[in-house]
Amino acid sequence: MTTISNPAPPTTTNSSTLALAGVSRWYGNVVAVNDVSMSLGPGVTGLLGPNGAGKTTLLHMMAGFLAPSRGAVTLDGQPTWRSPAVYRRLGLVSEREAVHSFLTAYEFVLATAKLHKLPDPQAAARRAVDLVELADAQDRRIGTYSKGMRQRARVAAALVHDPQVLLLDEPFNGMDPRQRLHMMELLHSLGDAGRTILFSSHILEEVEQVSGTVQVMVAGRLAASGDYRTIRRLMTNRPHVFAIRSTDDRSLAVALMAEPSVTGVELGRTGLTVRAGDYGAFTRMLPKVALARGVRVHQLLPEDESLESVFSYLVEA
Ligand SMILES: Nc1ncnc2c1ncn2[C@@H]1O[C@H](COP(=O)(O)OP(=O)(O)OP(=O)(O)O)[C@@H](O)[C@H]1O
Repeated sequence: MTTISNPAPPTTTNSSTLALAGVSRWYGNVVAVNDVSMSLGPGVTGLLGPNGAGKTTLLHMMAGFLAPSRGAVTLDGQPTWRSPAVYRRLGLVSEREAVHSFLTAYEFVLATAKLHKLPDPQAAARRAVDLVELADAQDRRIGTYSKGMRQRARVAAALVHDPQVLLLDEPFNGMDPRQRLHMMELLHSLGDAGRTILFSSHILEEVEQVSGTVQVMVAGRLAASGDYRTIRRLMTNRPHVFAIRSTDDRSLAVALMAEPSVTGVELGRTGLTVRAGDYGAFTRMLPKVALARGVRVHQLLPEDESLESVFSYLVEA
């Protein structure tokens, strides 16, 4: 497993840490989650993995809806399973959850506020509806909402008791690009406000756009954890592709071909494309080789830094 320390969390007076220690969950013979340990603090984290990787099972254990078969999930040291005090500090927006279409968003969120036995459920419902920017539509029936608005109504219900931790299972599913953007902004603002936000996705560009910090699950196991660009960089045995521009591409190409860390060089009209097996060795070597040849490097860009390439590498591995 690849672990990279996360960037410093935003300063907050009331932040929470969700911790998993050796958590497994099986259904009969199916091992859905296998010995996962991680720690989540304030800010937005993406939980990435293909269908069936165990993301939903993991989120349900985090939220206290499902008991781990082994290991422990804790929120600030308290187990989430069978712990009403923890449920009050945690919200879950699950993937497939129908909402009564005859209710207005306000009524729906208010009902959840009452379930939580909040002292002023009306004020809490108004605040949550406001937070997801549904105030203008709050008195319309949910049946008349777009998919994105319905999803925001569900997020409002999950936020009505002002939880420190919000877990969302595939929150962008079925949304159009505008709705997606709106939801991404909402998650960012919740994370910036010091909440611990974890959202699952099987789509790489979604996670890439919302969060630089990822937990990658493959076949029930945590395959990588931390900043995705750093994860990518640490995978030294996979070829890295760089686009290079210099004062003399031809001369640099000849010099690079003699280097053991370089596995391929292409000379194009706009510069060089270089393949290297070891990111660190290559980036340390390049300036020395260029200097020895009297060549100045104008540009060095890693070409395959997308989460897609990280993910396919992990799945293949
Ligand atoms: N109630 C259950 N009974 C038996 N097997 C289950 C149950 N729930 C999940 N599984 C199995 O556990 C594994 C992980 O499923 P899970 O739904 O957690 O993955 P996921 O990453 O959320 O996938 P998806 O995005 O498709 O929902 C899968 O093999 C699934 O078939």
